[in-house]
Order: sequence, then structure tokens, then C-alpha cells
Amino acid sequence: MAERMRRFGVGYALAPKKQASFIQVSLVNLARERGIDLVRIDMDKPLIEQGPFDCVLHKLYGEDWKRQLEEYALKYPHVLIIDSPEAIERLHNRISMLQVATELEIKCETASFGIPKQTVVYDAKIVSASYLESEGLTFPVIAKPLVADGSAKSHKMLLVFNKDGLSKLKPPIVLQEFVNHGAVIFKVYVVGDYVKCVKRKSLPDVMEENLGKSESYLSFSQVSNLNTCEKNDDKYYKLMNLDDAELPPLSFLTDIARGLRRATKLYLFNFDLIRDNRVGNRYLVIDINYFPGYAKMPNYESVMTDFFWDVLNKNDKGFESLQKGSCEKEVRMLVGNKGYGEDEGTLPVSPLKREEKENTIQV
Ligand SMILES: O=P(O)(O)O[C@@H]1[C@@H](OP(=O)(O)O)[C@H](OP(=O)(O)O)[C@H](O)[C@H](OP(=O)(O)O)[C@H]1OP(=O)(O)O
Ligand SMILES: Nc1ncnc2c1ncn2[C@@H]1O[C@H](COP(=O)(O)OP(=O)(O)O)[C@@H](O)[C@H]1O
Ligand SMILES: [Mg+2]
Ligand SMILES: [Mg+2]
Repeated sequence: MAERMRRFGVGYALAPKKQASFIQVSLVNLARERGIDLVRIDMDKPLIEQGPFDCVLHKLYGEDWKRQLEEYALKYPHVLIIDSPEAIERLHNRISMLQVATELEIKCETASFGIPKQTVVYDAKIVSASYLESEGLTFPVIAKPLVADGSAKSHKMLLVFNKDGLSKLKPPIVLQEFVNHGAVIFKVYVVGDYVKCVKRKSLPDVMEENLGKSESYLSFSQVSNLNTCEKNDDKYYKLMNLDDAELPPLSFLTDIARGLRRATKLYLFNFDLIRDNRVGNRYLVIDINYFPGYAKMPNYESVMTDFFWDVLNKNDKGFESLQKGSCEKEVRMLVGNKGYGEDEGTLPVSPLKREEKENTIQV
């Protein structure tokens, strides 16, 4: 008699827009074929009454949800919670978010890595041109809401060209050095050990001689997502003049991704990288997002399914051996919401494929 395949249940708790983009029929079907059932968590009912799931996949905010997850992990200690609410929380503040990148040691002969200069402002009254100077910042600067909680407000940014623009700031904000980067941003998607880099249109360069000539600030939001067309194909790259943009070295990106995974203990995130035009091969991390728009990633269905399969099977083996009373230390690193340990296996890393186009903003 054929052996029945072990089936796994992955409960997902996502906002309606996220559910619509991520939970596509193609993903559900592929996962099902591999023995993984994706099941919607009913937000009108307590989580504790649902499942039991082998894994809970989630992108929701708030204390109540955190409490429900804690309660669930207590009742079902073998459940994998992807990702841990504490780990995700670090990304909800744009200072702690980038702090983690400064903790990494990336050794690469051809490229270097860092974050832009930045400072946090809680009180609008203290901001002046001399304050900026004392913080090591020069115009232009970007003002970003301190909190990155997924709200439309948290994506509203100001590019401030001169001192007149400073009166528009609404703290709490992060003031960050604007770095010319040829209007190309690299979005690096991470799914466990899988890493994929894509190019997106970004803000054009700002010429110093133009500062103070016209507007004092420019407000913008989600600039890399403004164009609604399909972003996976060559047409988008041609349309957006991204064709010739050379991607950063693969091993460099993989090292950053691995370092960020270890430091954040997150499985699912992406980070935005820009190439500093002043320094050539210096790359700066400007943003890290929890559970980003994976559906925009080529072959996202198989990448996500492979990931689920891998973590679920590892967890399952760990659970079995825990039940048998062995390998307790190893298992502890995989179960509950602890994230991977140092000694995990590796999933395949995708092949990668930059542009330097003179894009100048007239100010
Ligand atoms: O909606 P999408 O597919 O554009 O994904 C958004 C991400 O776009 P990206 O994958 O980086 O191009 C987006 O990335 P950016 O912050 O725009 O770099 C965020 O991750 C956003 O989530 P949130 O509003 O910060 O909670 C993501 O929004 P949610 O889908 O999580 O609501
Ligand atoms: N320090 C910077 N220098 C130059 N451009 C930047 C910088 N920070 C952000 N940007 C531009 O602003 C966009 C939005 O900033 P980001 O920090 O990624 O916020 P969000 O979380 O809304 O995506 C980026 O995609 C990029 O185009
Ligand atoms: Mg971003
Ligand atoms: Mg972001």
C-alpha cells in the first residue's frame, strides 16, 4: 500500500489587501501538491480556537494579535510562528530597523556597505540649518516618519532641499542624508535562505547647484511602487531605463541577507539598497520591510512553497525527536517563535542579473 503523504496546515493572518496579492490560486495549488494546505485564519474568532496549524504566517499589527500568538504558542508549543512578533517589531521603528545593519561585518573586496547618516527628531522646534550641521547632515535631506507600521502615513516622506523646507516637518521623524544613486533602487527579497534582487525606479539625483533655486521640499510616497505595471519582466526595466543597471555582486548580497537574518532572527523580509554615486561601489541599506510584496518576485509560488516545505519538515523532525526525548537543544531553535539557529542548512540562492543613468531633479 502506498504510504500516505504527511500533510501540513499553514494558517495565514493577513490584511485583506495583502491576502489578495499573496494568496493566489497558483500558490495555494502548488503548496497543496506538496502537502501544504494554506488556511485563512478567521479574524472574527479567537486564534486559539482555530487549527491546530503547523505554522502561523502573519502580518498584522497590535497588542491583541501579539497576545493571541503568545497564547497559541503556549497551547501548541510545536507551532512555527513566522515571524516572531518581537523580531518584527524592530522593523517598526526606522532607527532600530537600520541599527541592525550597522552591526554586520561584511567582508567584500569589490564593494562596501553601510547606512546613510541619520538622526531622529522628536521636537520640530529644535530643527534648524545649524542643527542639521551639528548632526553632520547637509541638504538635501529626507524626512521619514519614525514609525513604519504599514499605514499610508508611515510611507509619506519629504525631500527637503533647503532651510525653508524644514518648517514642513512633522516629528517624530528621522532626518536622513539624501544620497544620489542614479534613480535606481535594488530590492533584495529574502525568504529564509533564498535571496533575489530586483531593480526598481527610485528618486532622481539632486544637483547641488540647483538647491535653493525653486521648491524648498518635495513630498512623495512609495516611489518604487508608483508604476502599477508588471515589474518582473524586461518591459518594466526598458520602460524605466533600468536595463543597463548592473546588480550588486551576488555573494555580497547573500552575505548581507544572511547577516540581517541572523541579526533580526527573521525569515521573511526585503531590504532596499542604493549605490552611493560618490563612492562607486558603496551600497547603503535604506529600508527593511517585513513580509514585503513577494508576489512581485519571479516564481514566488515555488520559492514560497519550497520555503514552507523546508521549515515544516525540519520542524516536524525536530518535534518527533523532542517527543522521543532527544536533540532537545537542536529542536528548541526551530520550534515556537525562535527563528533559525546558527547551524541551519541552506536553500538554493537564485542567480542574479545596474544601471547608471544621469537622472537629475530640477529644483
Ligand atoms: O503591497 P506591496 O506588494 O507593494 O508590498 C509592499 C512593499 O513593497 P515591495 O515589496 O518592497 O515592493 C513595501 O516595501 P517599501 O516599504 O515600499 O520599500 C512594504 O513592505 C509594504 O508593507 P508596509 O506598508 O510597510 O507594511 C508592502 O505592502 P503590503 O503588501 O505588506 O501591504
Ligand atoms: N537616504 C536616501 N537617499 C536617497 N533616496 C532615498 C533615501 N531614503 C529613501 N530614498 C528614496 O525614498 C524611497 C522611500 O524610502 P524608504 O525608506 O524605502 O521608505 P518606505 O518604507 O516607504 O519604502 C526609497 O525607495 C528611495 O527611492
Ligand atoms: Mg522602501
Ligand atoms: Mg519600508
